[in-house]
Order: sequence, then structure tokens, then C-alpha cells
Amino acid sequence: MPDSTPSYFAPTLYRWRIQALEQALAQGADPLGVDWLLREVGGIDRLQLRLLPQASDRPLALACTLEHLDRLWRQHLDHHTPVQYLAGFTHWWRFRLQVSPAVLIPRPETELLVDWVEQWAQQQPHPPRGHWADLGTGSGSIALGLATILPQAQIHGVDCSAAALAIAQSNAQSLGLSPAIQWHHGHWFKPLENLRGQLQGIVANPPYIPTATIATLDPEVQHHEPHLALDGGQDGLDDLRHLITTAADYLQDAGVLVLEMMAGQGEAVRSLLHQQGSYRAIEICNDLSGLDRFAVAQRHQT
Ligand SMILES: C[S@@+](CC[C@H](N)C(=O)[O-])C[C@H]1O[C@@H](n2cnc3c(N)ncnc32)[C@H](O)[C@@H]1O
Repeated sequence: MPDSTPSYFAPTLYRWRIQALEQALAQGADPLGVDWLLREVGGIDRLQLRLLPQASDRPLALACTLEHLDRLWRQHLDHHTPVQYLAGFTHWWRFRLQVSPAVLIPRPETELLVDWVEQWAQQQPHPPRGHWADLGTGSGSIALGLATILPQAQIHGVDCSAAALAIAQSNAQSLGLSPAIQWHHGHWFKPLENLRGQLQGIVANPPYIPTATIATLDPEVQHHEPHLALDGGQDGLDDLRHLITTAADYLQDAGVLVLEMMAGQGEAVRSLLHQQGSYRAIEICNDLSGLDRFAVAQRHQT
């Protein structure tokens, strides 16, 4: 915890930043964490950070002591602990979310799934009022996004990790979104059996990394993020296969399925969706870097 909220002269902060960046380079750590800590924990805004080298001997207020930032930075360097776990939060979509090692740190590309649903909702003749599921909710990020953009819908967040669900529930409470979301503990569709054929939408960012690839990931991910959130089996597609096969039984006619995947899995996911036989309007969508990162499909009308 921060000891106090003191002020520092800009050159002192600048020297600390340069020293921290040099340590990151020397130890092969991610240097972006330095500015993340200064901004998110220290409360220095982007402009102040940019002007740090030119700033005169004017004191700048920090939201914590420099010693506190330095302690966090050393933990990051020594153990590769993601700065978001050290700080206990991250920013994602329109939210500040609590995170812990029980949950995956939500990634910016996952925001695109929520944006896609928002655009879909805007094209509907009436505000959607149906049941929506976020399968593998983790920190609750997608469910919270759905509750925001579909205020008349009933949102269900499912995870097989009780520790993750506790974080998701706490995030819903902090954001005042608890009444819109029901949380379910269990394996994918199992807790939603009473909603068979009734879901208007299913959104999921399941584990999709091939097991052997996990050992090649950055140490921040490999040693700190839950493998339950990462490991998609031998080809990475175990959970996507299960979700694509089973979602058709749970979606209502014309219900939508929105799935995140790993770049490069687009063609495999497209053929799984085609082979299933229950979907139309199948699309593989790119992220802002042009990589195939999510798939959407609509359940055939019977
Ligand atoms: C890649 S993380 C996604 C977390 C969050 N939705 C996000 O986008 O940041 C996958 C999540 O699926 C959960 N999960 C893994 N296997 C599951 C299963 N069999 N049933 C339900 N949830 C599962 C994990 O606990 C993890 O929270």
C-alpha cells in the first residue's frame, strides 16, 4: 500500500524512470511496465510523462511514494509478475477492473467482441431483451460489457473457477452492474441447462493456446496467468470445438455466437462452424492489426 501521497521534482521522477527502463533492458523484462506503473499507480498522466524530460524543478504530486513504485517494479523484474497483478487492477474497455492471479488479465483485442455485439444491437429493431451468456467469464469483463450495452437483456457469466467468479462478482458490484448479471459456477453450458434453445447470444473467449506453445510464452504469462485460462489442448481448439458443437443447442433461432481465437486459427474455426451444420452468416473477423482473432455466426432458423 502507498505510504503517503508526496510530491517529487520532475528530474527525480525522470531519473527513476530512466534507471527502471535500463534495468528492464538489462534483465530482458517488458519496459512498458515502467510507464504503466507511473501512470496507473503513480497517477502521472500521459502528458506529464511525456514532458518529464523537459520539466523544470517543479514538484509533481504522486499518488504513492516513489519507494512504493520501486518495490512494485523490483517484484516485476525479479519475478516477472505482471504489473496489473501487482497493482490489483487493469483498464479494459470502459472499465477499471480488479484482477488477481485467479483471472486472465483482459486483453484489448477482446474489447472487439463487445464492440461487435454493440454494433449488432444497434441494427436490431428493438433493444435486445433475451438471455446472453459469457462463457469463461474470468474477471467478468465480457459479461460486464454485455450488461452495459444490452441494458434490457439478462446476462449470464459462467466459469469453472470459483476464485475467478469471486473477482467477477466484485467487479460487477463496483460498477453497479450486479442486478443485470447472474453468475454460474460450472463447466461451459452445464449450469445453463434450463436455458437450452433460449439464448439470444453467446460470447466466449475460451482457452485456445496449444499446450506445447504455453512453454514458449512470455514469463509474465507462462508463470503467472492461470493455465486454466490459456490451455486449449493439443491443437488449441478443444474448447472452441466443444463450444461450437454445443452452442447450437443453446441458441434460439437466429441467435448469435461470438468467439475469440488465436491468430492463425481462423480457417480451422470457420470449418468447425460449417461442419456443425447449424450456423449461417459465418464470418472470421480481424483485429486492428489485421490478424484473424474472432469468429461470428448466426444459428439457422428452423
Ligand atoms: C481466456 S480466459 C477469458 C477470461 C475473460 N472472459 C476475458 O476475456 O478476459 C478463459 C476463461 O475460461 C475459464 N474456463 C476454462 N475452462 C472452463 C470450463 N471447462 N468451463 C467454464 N469455464 C472455463 C477459465 O477459468 C478462464 O476464466
